[in-house]
Amino acid sequence: MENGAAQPVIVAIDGPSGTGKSSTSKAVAAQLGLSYLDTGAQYRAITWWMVTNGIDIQDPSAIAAVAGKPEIVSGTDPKDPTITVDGTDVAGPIRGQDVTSKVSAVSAVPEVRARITELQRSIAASAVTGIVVEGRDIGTTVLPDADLKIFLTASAEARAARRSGELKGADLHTTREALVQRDAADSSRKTSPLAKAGDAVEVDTTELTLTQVIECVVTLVEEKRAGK
Ligand SMILES: Nc1ncnc2c1ncn2[C@@H]1O[C@H](COP(=O)(O)OP(=O)(O)OP(=O)(O)O)[C@@H](O)[C@H]1O
Ligand SMILES: Nc1ccn([C@H]2C[C@H](O)[C@@H](COP(=O)(O)O)O2)c(=O)n1
Repeated sequence: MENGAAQPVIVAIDGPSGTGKSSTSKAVAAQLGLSYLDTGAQYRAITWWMVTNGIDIQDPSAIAAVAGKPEIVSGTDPKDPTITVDGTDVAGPIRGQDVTSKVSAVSAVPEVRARITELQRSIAASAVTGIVVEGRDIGTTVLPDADLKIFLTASAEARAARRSGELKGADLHTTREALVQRDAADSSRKTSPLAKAGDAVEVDTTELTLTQVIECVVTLVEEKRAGK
């Protein structure tokens, strides 16, 4: 740019559940002065609204009919990401077991994806310094022209151990099965499944600490910005 101001940088971070997308994305965005968007929280928020309003989760046409109703607002400060539905703070309730077990069904409905994808693109377009957007289909569908695409992976065992620690001693086997099942549902849906973009950099985090993953992604962003 003529005045020397840096161009906004768009970073897409995708991957299965528990691979470290949220922790990594927040830290990278905070370190680099970028905005942050948790797209899983948006799908959880619309799922919470469906459940709260008694919509039959087994009926895609019932979900599709009301997909445009809730107003979902995401705060993009990586140090304090927020999520509201029709003005209600849902950051707590969307992490509960009920929403977690239903979010794959709701997020598979094309009308839901169209609505949320449009919202994600408008948030990314308005990020002044740039944004780290994490999810399942960011590099493939939402932001196919992102400057940098990362696909995080980790073994199911490592991911279950991380989640069990979070859930204060939850049974490892049950946690692993739930993760694997959700990944299978997210990978096999027809519209925008969980997938690695052809031009994404894959980072296997199984044997890496969170600090190492953050350093790796920060380096990749800096290299991109330097035009390497
Ligand atoms: N490399 C790592 N080593 C150890 N623990 C990690 C690592 N990366 C993340 N974690 C921990 O694993 C848990 C899951 O991480 P995080 O929520 O960032 O994953 P995620 O990919 O966003 O998951 P989901 O898609 O289910 O929201 C957190 O408790 C986090 O602190
Ligand atoms: N871009 C995205 C992000 C999330 N989802 C769906 C599928 C996930 O199971 C669910 C919750 O995501 P999480 O909070 O665990 O990251 O939301 C999706 O379909 N596309």
